[in-house]
Amino acid sequence: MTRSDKDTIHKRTENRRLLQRMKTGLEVVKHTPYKGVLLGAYLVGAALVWLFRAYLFSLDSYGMFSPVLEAAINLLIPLYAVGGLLAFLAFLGTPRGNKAAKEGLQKVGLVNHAGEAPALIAKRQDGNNPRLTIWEFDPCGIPLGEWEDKRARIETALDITIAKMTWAEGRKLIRVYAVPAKSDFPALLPWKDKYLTPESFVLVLGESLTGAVTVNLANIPHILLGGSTGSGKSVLLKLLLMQSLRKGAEVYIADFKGGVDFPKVWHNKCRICFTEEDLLYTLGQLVTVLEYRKGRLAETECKDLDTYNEVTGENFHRIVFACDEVAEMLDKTGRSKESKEVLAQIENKLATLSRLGRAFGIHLILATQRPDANILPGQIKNNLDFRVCGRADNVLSQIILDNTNAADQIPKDARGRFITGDGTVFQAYMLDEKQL
Ligand SMILES: Nc1ncnc2c1ncn2[C@@H]1O[C@H](COP(=O)(O)OP(=O)(O)OP(=O)(O)O)[C@@H](O)[C@H]1O
Repeated sequence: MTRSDKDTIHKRTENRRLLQRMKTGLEVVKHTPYKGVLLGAYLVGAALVWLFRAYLFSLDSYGMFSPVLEAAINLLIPLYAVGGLLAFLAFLGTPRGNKAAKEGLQKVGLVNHAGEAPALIAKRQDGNNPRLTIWEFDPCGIPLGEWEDKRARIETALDITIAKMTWAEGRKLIRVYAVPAKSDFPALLPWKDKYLTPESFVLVLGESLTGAVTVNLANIPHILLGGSTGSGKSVLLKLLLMQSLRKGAEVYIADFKGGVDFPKVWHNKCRICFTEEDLLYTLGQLVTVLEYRKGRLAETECKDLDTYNEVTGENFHRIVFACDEVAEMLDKTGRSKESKEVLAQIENKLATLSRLGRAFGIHLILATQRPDANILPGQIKNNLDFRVCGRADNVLSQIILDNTNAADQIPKDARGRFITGDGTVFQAYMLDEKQL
């Protein structure tokens, strides 16, 4: 069975379940124990009435009722049993807190033009991640964007912390994945080697409420990290570089602070550029490597580095270039004419690598804390597809994630807490450099 067959079957089953839920008001959820007790009591009661029906109708032994009335009374018990059972099933199917959820959402202003709040259709534990509860809503015409805008208010109304919100069932439902408001991220998640992924070239960043946050550089080649000072950018950058080294990549680093940011332990494993001239030379070499690989891939008709290595049996390593303060590095303010010329060339080479690096296994991981919109040229920034932002003001949040409010989700005192471009908040693993 192909994957698409499985997807189709899964979709059909989901559609059937949804249809059934909508028709009967039933919910495919774990029933709470008190509902089970009530159902049991009802069934026992109904069975007793049925067993003793002869006694109950002995009243008619004196022929007091007409045959029609007697038949009607005889029918009454099975009707009562079936009707009651249906009512019970409908009752079981209504998620607990349905009314409270609706009222809560109404109070925080998540309503459509008619003033209606979304209706909670189902609430269940996430099969893939038992920490999460999935709340399924009929959105009542309220678009997902509005839910995102009112995320904090929805959290207050439902007393939850939201991990993510998505459309489901072809935009018929909105699914809210959440944990109880009391639970939160751990303040510290020490890195362990067992977190290293076996897949080339998937790097792990940390843990969100829905699971590990990863990036596959084979698909999304470059990363932009942002965050104000002390937010944890450098630690996260080093975490990614450490994994790149472990996976056999060549790592190049620009560090103009004379090795303050990258102590000795890194010098043995990476090529560090301490000056602008050195950096320009190194980037020039990387562009030459890129051109060479381009020629080899064209000759062998391979679409990317992995295919080339597989087909030829060669082992072109992935190359990662990193800079912890790229905006500072490229800032031309107050520079001499010659220095500006060197920076322009550096910028130019970075732009080439960012544009063409993916297919040839050359990746950029750039970090910045500066909220200056124009420092990072658009032709570089636009190619840095995987964006991550830590604690930041609205300006930096806008620069990194193109969303002024995204970084508001990071508490001001959080360290190593980040949000990705798709709105996933995560706690980054804390790397101890001794683990390098
Ligand atoms: N993942 C993490 N988990 C917990 N604490 C962290 C994490 N990352 C960083 N920290 C804490 O935050 C401090 C600052 O981290 P880091 O130096 O990476 O910040 P930064 O954003 O690079 O700041 P700056 O730009 O000023 O160097 C670290 O010394 C550490 O105590």
